[in-house]
Amino acid sequence: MTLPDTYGGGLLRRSLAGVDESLSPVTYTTVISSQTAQFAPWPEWADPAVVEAFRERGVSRPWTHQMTAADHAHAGRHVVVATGTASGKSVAYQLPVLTDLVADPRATALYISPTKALGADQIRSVSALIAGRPEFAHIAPCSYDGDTEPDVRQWAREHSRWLFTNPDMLHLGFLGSPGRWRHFFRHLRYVVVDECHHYRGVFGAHTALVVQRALRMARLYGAQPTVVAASATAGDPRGALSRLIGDDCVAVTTDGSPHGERTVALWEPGFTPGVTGENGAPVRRSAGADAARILADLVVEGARTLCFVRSRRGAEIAALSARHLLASADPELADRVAAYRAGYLADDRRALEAALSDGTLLGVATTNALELGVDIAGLDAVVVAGYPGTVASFWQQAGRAGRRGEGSLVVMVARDDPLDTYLVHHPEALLGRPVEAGVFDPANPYVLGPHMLCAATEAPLTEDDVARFGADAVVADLTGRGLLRRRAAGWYPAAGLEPHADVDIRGGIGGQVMIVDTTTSQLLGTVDTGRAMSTVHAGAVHLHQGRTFVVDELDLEEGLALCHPEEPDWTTSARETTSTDVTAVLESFDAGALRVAFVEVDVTHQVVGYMRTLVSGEVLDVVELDMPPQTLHTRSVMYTLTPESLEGVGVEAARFPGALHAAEHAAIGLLPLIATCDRWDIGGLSTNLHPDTGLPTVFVYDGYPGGAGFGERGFRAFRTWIRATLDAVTACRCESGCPSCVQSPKCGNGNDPLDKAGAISVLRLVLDLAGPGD
Ligand SMILES: Nc1ncnc2c1ncn2[C@@H]1O[C@H](COP(=O)(O)OP(=O)(O)OP(=O)(O)O)[C@@H](O)[C@H]1O
Repeated sequence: MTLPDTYGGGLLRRSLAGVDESLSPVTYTTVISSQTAQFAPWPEWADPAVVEAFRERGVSRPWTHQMTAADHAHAGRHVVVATGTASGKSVAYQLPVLTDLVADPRATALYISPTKALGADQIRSVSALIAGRPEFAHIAPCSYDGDTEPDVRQWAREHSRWLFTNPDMLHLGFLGSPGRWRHFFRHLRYVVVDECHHYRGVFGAHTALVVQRALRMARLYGAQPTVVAASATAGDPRGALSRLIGDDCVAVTTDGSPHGERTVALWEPGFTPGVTGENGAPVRRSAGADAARILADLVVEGARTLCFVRSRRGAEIAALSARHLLASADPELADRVAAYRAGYLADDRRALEAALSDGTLLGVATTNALELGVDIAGLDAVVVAGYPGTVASFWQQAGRAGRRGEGSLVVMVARDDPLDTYLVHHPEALLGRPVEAGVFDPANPYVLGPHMLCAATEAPLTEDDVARFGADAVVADLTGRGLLRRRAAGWYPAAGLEPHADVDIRGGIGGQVMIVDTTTSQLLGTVDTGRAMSTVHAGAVHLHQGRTFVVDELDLEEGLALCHPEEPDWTTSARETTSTDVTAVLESFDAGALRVAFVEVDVTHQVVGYMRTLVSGEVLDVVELDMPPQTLHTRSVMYTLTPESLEGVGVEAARFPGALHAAEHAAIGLLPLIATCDRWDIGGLSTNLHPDTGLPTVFVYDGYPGGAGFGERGFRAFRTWIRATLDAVTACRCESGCPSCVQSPKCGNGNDPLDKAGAISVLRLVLDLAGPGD
C-alpha cells in the first residue's frame, strides 16, 4: 500500500521500515485535510466584560459553532453543540451563562458532567476566566459533588450561583432535599450538560430521569431553564439530547475550529505463529504490543505521542515495553516515556499536560482518563490500541493529535475482536458519518418506577407530570401497590417513603452486589445482582479502573463480592447454561422464511463454572462452580429461519447449532457499532429448535431487567447490523473462527460448537431475505 506523502505518512513509513509489504499490518490510510478557522463576531447581547475576559484568555475571535450555539442558548432554545475534540465547546455555554448571571444578579446555573474530574477541570476553567474581576465576584462558581466537604456544601448552597455537579449528586444532594434548593431552582437559568454522549444504557436512562426531575422542580418554582449540552461528534446528537431532557432541542454540528492535516491509519496485528487459543483457534499479536512498538518508533522520530490503551495495567505495560524498546536505542529517550491512568489527581494531570506541551515527555501511554477534560491538543501522533467502544470516543482520542494548523498521525490498532476487525476493514464505519446511536430508554419501567417515587416525594405528581414522563402504566402500578396515593391534586407518596437512597444511578437496575477489597475494606464498585454470578463469582478476575483483583467469595445473600488485589496472568470467563421464554411480541416483520421480532423475554441463566485464559489467548483450564439459576425479564431482538431455508443454502441440520451460534456471537460483537453499548451489556442465545417458535432461532437481548434499548436498536437497524456482521466475519482471514470473528470472550458454552462457514451462509441468507435498507 502506498502511504500518503504527508507528515503523518512519513511517521508511519518509518514505523513500518523493514516490514515486508505483503505482511504490512496497515489495512487503510487516509488524509483528512486541514481546515482554516471559521470566525463569527461576538454577539451583541454578550456582556462586554465577559468578552474581555475571553480575549485575555486567548479567545480573541470566536468560531462559528461557538456563537451559533451561544445564540440559541441565549434565546432560550435548548441546544447541543456536537463538534470535534478541543473545538472550544466550553465557550459556547460559558458566554451565555456568564452573560446572564451578570445581567440578573439572582440567576443561577447548573453544570452536570459524568465524572467529578471533568467537573473539576471545568470549574478551574471558569474560575480562571473570571478571576480578578470584581464584576464577577458574586457568581462564585463552586463544585457540589461527593467530594465536597459539608461546610463547603452549605456555603455553596447559600452563595454560589453556578454549581458544578454530576447526575449522582443531582439525584441525592439536590433532589433528595429540594426544599433547601428552592431559591436555586426558582432562579435556574441554565443547565449545562457536558459530554452528553456518555449518557447511554441504564446510566443514560437514570441520568435522563434525574435531569428531567430537576427541570420539573425548576418549572414548579417558576423558572424556565435552558439546556446547553456539549457532545463529541455522534450519530444523532439532537435525538439523544431530546430524549435526555424530554424536550425538543437544536443541534449545532458544523465545526468552525481550525485543524491541521491529519493522516489516519488502520492497523491489524498479524497472527502469532505457534500460539493457539480456545478450540485451537489462531491468536493475533495483542493490540497493546503493537501499539507499544509504534509508540517507541514515534518517540525515536521525536513525535509527541499519546497512546490510548483500554486498561490501567495495559497502559503500564505499553509504557514499559516502549521504554524497554527504546533503552537499547537511546536510554535518554526511554526516560521520556511515561504511563498515565485514572485516579491521578488534577495536579498530576496538569503536570503531565505541561510536560507533554514543553516536550519533556515525548510519549505517554494512558487509559481513557486523558480522553476527557484535558487541554492537550498539540500532539504529533495518537495511537489508539483497541477500538474504544464508540466512534465518539475514538474521535475524542484521535482529536488530541494535531497542533493547530500542523500535520499529525492517528493510528488505530485493532484488538482480537469482531468489531475491531470489522472497523479496520470498513474504514467508512469509523471515519464516515457515525451510524451508532446513543441508546438509552428512560421509559424502562424498572428505571422509571423508582424515579417516579422520588419525583412524588419531591413534589406531588400531577397528571401533566405523568404524561410528560410517559409514566401512566408505571404510576398506576405504584398506586396499586400502595406506594403512591391518588388524591384530587395528584399522586402523593405513601407515608414514610424515602426512595432516593435506593436508586443507584451507576448501578443499573435491581439489587446490587458490592465489590469490596478485603485488604483495605475499600468499596471498588457494584454490579447488578443479575450479573454478579457471571462476573464476580469466586475465582473471577475483576478489573477496576485498570487495576486487577481476584474474587475470593461471592455472598449473594449479603450482596457482597470479597476480593483481593492480585495480578494473575489469566483472565476468567463464566460458563453458563441459558434458556429463554418469549413472553410478548412487541413488533415483528416477516420476509419469506425469515421472521424478525422485538420481544419481551425471560432469560434463565445458571453459571456452572469458569474458564481461565492466559494473556496470550491460550486456555489454561475450566473450573466448576455450583450456583443457583436466575431469571432476567428483559427485551430482545430475535430472528427465526425455517430449516428448509437453511438447508437450501447448504447448511444441513447437523450444522444448525454451530452456524447459528457463530452468527449470534458475531452479531453480539457488532451490535455496539449501531447501538452505543458494550458487548458485556448484551447477551445472546441461539438454538436449532426453540420451544416458543418451533424454529431455528437467534436472540440478542439486553442484559438488564426491563431492557436498556440495545435489542430494540438492533431490531430497528436490523439490516445495517446484519450486513456489518456478515462483512466482519467474511473479512477475517482465519480459517474456521477466531476471537476476531465468531469466538466470544464471554461465551457461556466455551465457544463450542462454532461453524464459521455456516455462519456466513446464515447471515447471507438473513440479509437476502430481509432486503435492502432499514
Ligand atoms: N475561538 C477560539 N480561538 C482560540 N482558542 C480557542 C477558541 N475557543 C476555544 N479556544 C481554546 O481551545 C481550547 C479547547 O477548548 P475547550 O476545552 O472548550 O474544548 P472542548 O471542545 O470542550 O474540548 P473537549 O473536546 O476536550 O471537550 C482551550 O484552550 C480554549 O481556550
